[in-house]
Amino acid sequence: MAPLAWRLAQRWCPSSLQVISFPVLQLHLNRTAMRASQKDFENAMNQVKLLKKDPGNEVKLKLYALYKQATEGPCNMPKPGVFDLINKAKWGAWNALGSLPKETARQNYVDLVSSLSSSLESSSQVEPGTDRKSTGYETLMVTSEDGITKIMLNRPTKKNALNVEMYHEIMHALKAASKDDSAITVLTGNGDYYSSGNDLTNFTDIPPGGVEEKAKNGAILLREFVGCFIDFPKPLIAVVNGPAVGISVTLLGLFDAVYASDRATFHTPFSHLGQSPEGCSSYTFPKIMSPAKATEMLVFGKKLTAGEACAQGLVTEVFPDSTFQKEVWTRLKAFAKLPPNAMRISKEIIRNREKEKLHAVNAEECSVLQGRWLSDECMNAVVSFLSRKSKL
Ligand SMILES: CCCCCC/C=C/C(=O)SCCNC(=O)CCNC(=O)[C@H](O)C(C)(C)COP(=O)(O)OP(=O)(O)OC[C@H]1O[C@@H](n2cnc3c(N)ncnc32)[C@H](O)[C@@H]1OP(=O)(O)O
Repeated sequence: MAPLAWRLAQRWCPSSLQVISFPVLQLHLNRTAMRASQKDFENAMNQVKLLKKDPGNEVKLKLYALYKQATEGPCNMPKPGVFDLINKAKWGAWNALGSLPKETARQNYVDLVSSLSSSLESSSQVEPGTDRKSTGYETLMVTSEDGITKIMLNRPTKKNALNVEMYHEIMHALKAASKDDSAITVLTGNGDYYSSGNDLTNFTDIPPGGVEEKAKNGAILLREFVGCFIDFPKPLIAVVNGPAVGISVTLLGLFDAVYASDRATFHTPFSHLGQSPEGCSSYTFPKIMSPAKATEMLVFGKKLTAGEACAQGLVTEVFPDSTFQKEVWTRLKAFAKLPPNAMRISKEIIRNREKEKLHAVNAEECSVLQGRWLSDECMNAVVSFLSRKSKL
């Protein structure tokens, strides 16, 4: 857990804040502006996200001000009320920059980041490879704006099937989103599918320890992956843009809201695949939709339309596909303006009562699945799909 001061400061400041000592900051503020390009500015903002150390609230306030000045110009917010301490401090810092030109503020920001790299340790220096993960993903598109971090599954030609890299990248993106300054986090899919579930080619790469080792590693990965959803601290919303299969459906029981296009379908064909439910669905689905309805889905593999899934409580609301994106994002942007701490705390109250149970269910489901993956029923189903004999 980060120190309190750091967490407080993260609330005050955009993620693009950097660390530098106050005198150095003043020095840079007084400098004659050189011209930093927009690209330099964006690089500096990315560099800031790699910081591991708390730069102190005073410095971060100054940096917040520089960021706002660089992106919006002179302070344009009404002065907050006397009891709104945090916003008053932010307003004061920004307002103090007066009419400092945007370009100068941008340059100062960039200079500060480069000074920072010599004065403080950043995670890119500690963990090679983090940079790529923080700034670019192979299987995801991750963006953060308007208080929303959007994690988009990005293997549209494979119907956003989850390969091993994607499991790792989603965990990484969720951990980053839990610490960034967005208010809510959204998971969605690129292309016509939300996700076709587990990538069945995950079963083909057999390690030296054989299929037993493969199944054991798969169960460990799955448990950690689902655990990230159980523990995610902010409102987590699924924007289901098209058909959803397997684990991409079961996980929905761990989301705080699920918005679906009327093109979406919800399919958990575990018995067809010789497998068993995961994502805590053996617990969440019967609670959400009644045991009998959950059995139809999880045991008999009944595919639900979006309307049916909404009637059963798995989906919060369905929108016509033609207006889906517009309507949903308008709503999400409004949600993201709500006080983030209040939302976190309310989610915590709801989730904490269930957390221990959910982790226990997750562990049991993974252990059962580990056995299923070694069964003839499962192996035959996977071979059948991979040899193009079967599709759902
Ligand atoms: C660490 C391990 C954790 C495991 C957790 C347990 C999770 C379980 C599950 O999620 S079970 C669900 C598994 N998913 C499936 O069984 C779906 C299989 N796919 C299909 O049946 C079909 O592809 C389809 C109905 C989703 C879509 O059909 P269609 O519209 O005709 O498209 P294509 O079949 O041509 O698909 C295009 C392209 O994508 C590849 N692909 C799609 N889904 C998967 C997948 N799940 N795994 C691997 N590959 C997939 C498909 O093969 C095509 O590839 P190609 O263009 O031929 O190279």
